[in-house]
Amino acid sequence: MFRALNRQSVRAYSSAAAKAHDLVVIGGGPAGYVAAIKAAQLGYDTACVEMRGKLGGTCLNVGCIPSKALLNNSQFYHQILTDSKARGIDVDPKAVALNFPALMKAKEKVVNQLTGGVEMLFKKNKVTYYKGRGSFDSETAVRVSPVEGLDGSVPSDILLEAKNILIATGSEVSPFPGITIDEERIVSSTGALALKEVPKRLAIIGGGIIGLEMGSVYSRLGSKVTVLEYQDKIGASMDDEVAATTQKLLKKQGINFKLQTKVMAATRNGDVVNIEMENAKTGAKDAIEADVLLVAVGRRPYVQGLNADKIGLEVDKRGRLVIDDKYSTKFPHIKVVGDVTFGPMLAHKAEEEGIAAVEIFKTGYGHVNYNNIPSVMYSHPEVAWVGKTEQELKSDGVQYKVGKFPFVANSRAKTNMDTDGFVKILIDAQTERILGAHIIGPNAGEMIAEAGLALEYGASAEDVARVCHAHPTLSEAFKEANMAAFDKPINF
Ligand SMILES: Cc1cc2nc3c(=O)[nH]c(=O)nc-3n(C[C@H](O)[C@H](O)[C@H](O)COP(=O)(O)OP(=O)(O)OC[C@H]3O[C@@H](n4cnc5c(N)ncnc54)[C@H](O)[C@@H]3O)c2cc1C
Ligand SMILES: NC(=O)c1ccc[n+]([C@@H]2O[C@H](COP(=O)([O-])OP(=O)(O)OC[C@H]3O[C@@H](n4cnc5c(N)ncnc54)[C@H](O)[C@@H]3O)[C@@H](O)[C@H]2O)c1
Repeated sequence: MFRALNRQSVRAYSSAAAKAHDLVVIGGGPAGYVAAIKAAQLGYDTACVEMRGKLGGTCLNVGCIPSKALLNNSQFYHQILTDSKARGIDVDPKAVALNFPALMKAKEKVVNQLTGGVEMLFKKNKVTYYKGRGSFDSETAVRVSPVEGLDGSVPSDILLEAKNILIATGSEVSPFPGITIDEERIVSSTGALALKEVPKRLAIIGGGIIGLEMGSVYSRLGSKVTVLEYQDKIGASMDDEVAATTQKLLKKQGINFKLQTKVMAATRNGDVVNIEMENAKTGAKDAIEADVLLVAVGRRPYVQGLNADKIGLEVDKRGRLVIDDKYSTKFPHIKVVGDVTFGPMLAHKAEEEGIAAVEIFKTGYGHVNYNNIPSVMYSHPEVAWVGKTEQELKSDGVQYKVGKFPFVANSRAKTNMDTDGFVKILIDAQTERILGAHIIGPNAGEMIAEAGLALEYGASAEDVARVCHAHPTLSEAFKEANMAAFDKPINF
C-alpha cells in the first residue's frame, strides 16, 4: 500500500499512478526499457521511471544513435568529396557544401523518432511510464520525484509499491581530474554530438571507441584531429593486430595520434583550449592548442540520487552496483542490469541483461553468454570483434591457430572499391572450435553477427567454411578466413 501518497499527487497525475506494480524499473535506457516491455509481455504490471524526459537512455539520446547518424552522414560527405572520380562521378568540390546545422538536424530527427518509438511501445505493451527521478524509500517502495523544468514530470512525489524492482540507471561520463567540462570548448561525448560548428582543431583525450568514432566524424568534416592516448595502443579492448591496423588506416585518413601521452592539464582561454601533456615513458613535456577538446576517457556507473545506500545496496570500488549471477542485490527481488553494474558498457549487453533479469524474475532462469558479446566501432572501415583476442589467448596459455583473409581478395569489396582490412579467426589448435573473430573492413558490424552465431553454437572453423555463402558478398571473406584457419583459403 502507498504509505506516503498524498491525495493531490494522485489527482494531478493519473489513476495509474495510484496502483502498486509487480515490477518497477528505474531507468528507461536500453537495459530498462527492454526489460519493462519484456516484463509486460510476460504478464507483469510494469512501470518504468525515467528522469530524462525521453526514453532510450544514453544510447538513443546522447550515445549510439546520434553518433551513428553523424558517422553515417559525415562518411557520405567525405566520400562524395574524396571518392567519386574513380567511380565515374565527376564532382565539383566547390559545389559540395557541408550544411552542418542540417547534418545536426538529421541526427536530432532520428533521435526523436526512435525515442518517441519507445514511448509508443510502452503504450502498446501497457507499461506505465513515470517521468521523474526514482529513488529507494524502502526495499519495496520507489519514490518518484519531480524533475524541475521537465515537461510532463510528475508534479509531486509519488510512492510506488513494488513486488520486484529493476535498477537500470546506466552510466555517466567519467570526469578527468582537474579539467572542467563546459560542453562548449571542453566537451564530453554529449557536447561533441551537439557542437555548433566544425572545429578547425579538435583534440581528444582517449583513443577508445568514443574518441575514435567522434574523431572520425570531425576529421571527415574537416577538423584537424589529434588523439591523445595514455596507452601505447588505441581501440581499448581490440585485438592488438586489429588495433594497429585501425590506427594505420585512421592515420591515413588524417587523424594524428600521440600515444603514451599523459595529459597534465587543459584550460580554456577564450576560444582556445591549451593542453599540456608529457610522455608517459620519458616524461618529455609537450603542449598543443585546440579549438575544442573532447574528454573521452571512459564512463562510470550512475547511482546519484538513487538512495541505494538507504537500503544498504553494495557498491564496489569502481562504483558498480554489486550483484550475483542472477542479477540480484542482497535482496533477490531487487536486480540490477546494464552499465550501472559489471561488464562491458554496451547497449546490446544491457538489453540482453534486461531480458534475462526479467525472465529470472518470472521463471527463475535467464542467461547471457558473456563470452559472446560483440563489439563494433563504427569508423570507416568498421571494426568488429567477438570472443577472445589473440593477446587474451596468449596470456591464458591457450594453443590456437589463426586464419586471415584480406578484403583486397574479396570480389564484393573489390567491386565496391572498399578493400581495406581483413577478417581474422582464432580457433582452438586441437578442436578447431572458433574462439574469437576480429574483422576490420566494410560492414564488419553486420558481419560479426555470423561469428556470434558460430560462437554460440560452438562451431568449428570447418563448420562455417562448409556453409554456402552467397557470391559476391563481403561475408565470403568471413568464410575464407575460416577456411584459412583450419586449412587453406581459395581466393588468396
Ligand atoms: C557517445 C556514445 C556512443 C555509444 N555508442 C554505442 C554503440 O554504438 N553501441 C553500443 O552498444 N553502445 C554504445 N554506447 C554505450 C551505450 O549507450 C550504453 O552502454 C547503454 O546506453 C547502456 O544502457 P543502460 O540502459 O544500462 O543505461 P543508460 O542508457 O545510461 O540509461 C539509463 C537511464 O536511466 C535514467 N536514470 C538514471 N538514474 C535514474 C533515476 N534515479 N531515476 C530515473 N531515471 C534514472 C537515465 O536518465 C538514463 O536515461 C555509446 C555511448 C556513448 C556515450
Ligand atoms: N560503438 C560502440 O559500441 C560504442 C561507441 C561509443 C561508446 N561506447 C561505450 O562507451 C564507453 C565509453 O567509451 P570511451 O571511449 O569513453 O571509453 P573506452 O574505455 O573505450 O576508452 C577510453 C580510452 O581512454 C584512455 N584513457 C583513459 N584515461 C586516460 C588518460 N588519463 N589520458 C589519456 N587516455 C586515457 C584509455 O586508455 C582508453 O583507450 C565504453 O564502454 C564503450 O564501450 C561504445
